[in-house]
Amino acid sequence: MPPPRHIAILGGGLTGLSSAFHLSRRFPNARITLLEKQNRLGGWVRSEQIRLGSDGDPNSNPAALTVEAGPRTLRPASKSVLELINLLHLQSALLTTPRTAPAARSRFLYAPSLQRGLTALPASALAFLGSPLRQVLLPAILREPLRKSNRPRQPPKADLDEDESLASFLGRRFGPDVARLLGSALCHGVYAADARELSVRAAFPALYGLEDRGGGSVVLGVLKDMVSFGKGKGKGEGVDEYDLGDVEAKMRGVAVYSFRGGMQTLSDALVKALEAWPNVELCAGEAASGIEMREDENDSLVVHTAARALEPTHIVSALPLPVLQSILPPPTSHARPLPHLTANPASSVTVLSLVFAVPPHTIHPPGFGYLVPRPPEGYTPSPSPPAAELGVLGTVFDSCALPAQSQAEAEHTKLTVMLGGPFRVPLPSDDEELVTRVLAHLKEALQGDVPRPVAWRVWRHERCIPTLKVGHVRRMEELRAVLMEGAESGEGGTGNEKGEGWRRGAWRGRMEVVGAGVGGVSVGDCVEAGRRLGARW
Ligand SMILES: C=Cc1c2[nH]c(c1C)Cc1[nH]c(c(CCC(=O)O)c1C)Cc1[nH]c(c(C)c1CCC(=O)O)Cc1[nH]c(c(C)c1C=C)C2
Repeated sequence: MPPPRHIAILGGGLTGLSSAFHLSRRFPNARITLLEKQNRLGGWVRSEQIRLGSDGDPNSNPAALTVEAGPRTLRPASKSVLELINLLHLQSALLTTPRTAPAARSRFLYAPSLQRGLTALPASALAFLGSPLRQVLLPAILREPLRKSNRPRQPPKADLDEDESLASFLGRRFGPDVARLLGSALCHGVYAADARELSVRAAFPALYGLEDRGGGSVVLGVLKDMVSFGKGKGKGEGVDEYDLGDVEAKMRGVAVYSFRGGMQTLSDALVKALEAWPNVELCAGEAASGIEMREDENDSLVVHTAARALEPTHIVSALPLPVLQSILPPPTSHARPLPHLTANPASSVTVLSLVFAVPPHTIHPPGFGYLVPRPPEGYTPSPSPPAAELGVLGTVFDSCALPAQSQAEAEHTKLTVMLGGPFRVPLPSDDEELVTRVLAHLKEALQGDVPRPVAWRVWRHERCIPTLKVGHVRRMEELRAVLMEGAESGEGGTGNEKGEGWRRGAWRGRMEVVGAGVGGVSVGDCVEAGRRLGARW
């Protein structure tokens, strides 16, 4: 396949920006056009400054606190992000939290069915013995290795293909209580989704792999990994070399990190670097409205926007999959339809950041925050417990997560309550009312009075995190197979089984589909996806 002369990147979130960055390094002679519907680039990564002190008092000193609409911290395990930090020279902007900090060690559940207030997730054997979770966890962990290997085997072509939901996986190995209490809480904290829908293979591949390594037992898999600690390969290692400079050394002993100015520092730095490259055109506020494949001898690709028609040699879609589906050539075209683009739903999350004019220890215990498991009665609204009524998924103790960035941050408490996902409880559209109801929830969860916040910010994110449903890995393999048909020979085939207009091999690997809905929803997954693009171009 001749190297790309012009690449159109659809979508200007983190995956699109990472794609543009890495492709422009890999193909320095190619023209790159990135199209983004919104007027700003960076997608769900969004940091905002809340100004305090502008309350009419002329002597008060306006101070800013950073709040995050989307992801707020990163873990050093993702080498592709460390590499970006090195290549974009962001070392001096790093804010790090050590593994010994409470945010890294103390986590809580809010499970009123277990006990009132918060339940600490035990961080040591001693804490485990005194924990109310012991009754659920101890027998489950002791019995698990004794259970026969019981992964459901599927025929090779079956839709589920040895996949199952996270709830089914945990239920099968550890019993239903662990699946509900811990599985659903984990699922809320990462995907804001129902653990009974989410694919364990796609969403928690490490967990899925433990069962394989333990010969059918997850606990034995963990023990085996502990024994061979250091001999295994880290994420992405051995596949590629990462240009890490001094960043890896800076991350020793670090649990989580972010940047001065928040997570948006990363996407802003990507934008700045891309703007400086003459071969890259960043078009915020210009959406791709259609993809066409011409019926000429090259099956030429055309990307339409409201203003123009681009004729790229290659396309990268970093759009949500249903959006890509809506702009693909019609089924009457000779471009083979792409399968499975609408298979996954996506969760909507309301994010409420609150700022209190008191130090954190007066409001909450030190720690990461708490997650709310699925209530025993399910997600349907009920008069009690209060969390279920409001659909709270969890709360992050932001003041503990990272070192304070300013005097104002040190003197205030920042926390973020996340609501929605599978609860689907109608929330008040009035922000004041939402805050009042969330304060009532916090009072109950934290078992203490919570003062009125001095500032807050609400984001209502519609369909922001895709739910990778059971069978996702196989479906994505099938999608990739259709896109790659004919790529080896460089020629399109003829005909198709069903007699529609499309031809096999028309795409010939000239379009790649990436993003949170394909290969993983974390910042690291999105950056890595952009990094791996174009390997076969
Ligand atoms: C907008 C809300 C989000 C919820 N999950 C995500 C977002 C953006 C995405 C996400 N959250 C986590 C991961 C795993 C990251 C990893 O490195 O493996 C992903 C992909 C873990 C996580 N969950 C919460 C925090 C603060 C973190 C650390 C990473 C981050 O800052 O996003 C808290 C949390 N997130 C959500 C809920 C409901 C919740 C509750 C306390 C949904």
